[in-house]
Amino acid sequence: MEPVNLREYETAARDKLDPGLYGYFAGGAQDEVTLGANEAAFRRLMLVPRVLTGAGEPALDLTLLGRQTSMPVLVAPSAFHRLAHPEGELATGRAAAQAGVIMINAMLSTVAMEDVAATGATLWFQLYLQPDLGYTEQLVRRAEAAGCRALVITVDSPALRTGERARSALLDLPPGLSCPNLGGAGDIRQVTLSPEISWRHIDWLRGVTSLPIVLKGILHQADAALAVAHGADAVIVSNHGGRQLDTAPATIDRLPLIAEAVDGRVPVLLDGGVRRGTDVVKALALGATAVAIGRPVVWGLTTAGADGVAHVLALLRAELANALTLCGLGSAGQVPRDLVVNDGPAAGR
Ligand SMILES: Cc1cc2nc3c(=O)[nH]c(=O)nc-3n(C[C@H](O)[C@H](O)[C@H](O)COP(=O)(O)O)c2cc1C
Ligand SMILES: CCCCC(=O)C(=O)O
Repeated sequence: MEPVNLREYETAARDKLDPGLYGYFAGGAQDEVTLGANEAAFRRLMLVPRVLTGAGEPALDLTLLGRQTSMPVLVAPSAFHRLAHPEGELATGRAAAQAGVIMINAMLSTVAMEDVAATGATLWFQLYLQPDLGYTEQLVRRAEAAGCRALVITVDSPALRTGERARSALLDLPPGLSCPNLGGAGDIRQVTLSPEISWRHIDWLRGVTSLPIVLKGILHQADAALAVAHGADAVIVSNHGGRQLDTAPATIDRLPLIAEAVDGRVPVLLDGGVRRGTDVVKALALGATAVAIGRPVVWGLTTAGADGVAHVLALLRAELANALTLCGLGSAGQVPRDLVVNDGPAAGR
């Protein structure tokens, strides 16, 4: 039977995937404290609806970094889509194009960014800044030439999580799969996650490209302010889906402080644990301009390729529209802060 919500897509994908592969996609770092916290924190927040507002059908579309998107939900960057489905990122791109949402294409995409761009989806390109600046600049030029509309710099990865027995341990790609965005053989070992990367590199990047720069992986309000000071055009509040520093806090819990520090100067995005339309509404109320979803896209892709991803996006869209209406709201762009109270069953009262 066709899944009717994002959680059912995870179940369908789990039934279909080799367990090791499912573990890689689903897993988090170490004890998975952060992984669990992302979803738990949304569950703790409750929505207080307003009544008799006569709001009408809610408007969901918005403009983000100069591009139209049909709803405040983006496809978060995730690696290796061809491990989930033979068409990989091509299928994801087709679904994003169909849904009219922005897809953040991963540096570790198993389809070249030019081919993903050819699906017609609005693409942002995610990259890990490489200590070899010449190489990094080449990649930036390639993203510009491919028509990517923004660069998403992942800043939560000065090293990879430790392998241990964590489910999320990085996989070697099977023969026939590679990461063509890397150039050369497209081997994941070509990527360096370096603790030397600093704000100086962001300044350097600001000087070499006119594309909007988005910093992904911000959790501290002081870093959000630094991001704006260093010329970032948006930030993404993210803990990498609980896959990097375990015991990093839930993203939705960090959002209010970060939104306050940014003070409307640039859009604040959030990812981690968004599984329901009500989660999107909570993020919007607490200061996000939009959210991104990671694993649910992979589950849709695994289950039914482009149709599965398109259905995941359509389900979330319908849930978001319904949640806004039930809250008495007529626009995703105007969600008041007092809609959310921290009163949930897990609040310990
Ligand atoms: C399998 C997988 C691979 C990922 N690969 C990347 C990546 O290559 N670059 C990156 O910046 N984030 C990566 N992420 C993190 C996502 O962009 C995003 O932050 C996270 O998945 C959001 O949480 P969610 O899965 O709960 O929606 C990955 C996440 C998963 C689950
Ligand atoms: C080098 C990073 C690997 C992809 C990734 O970000 C993840 O698995 O979470």
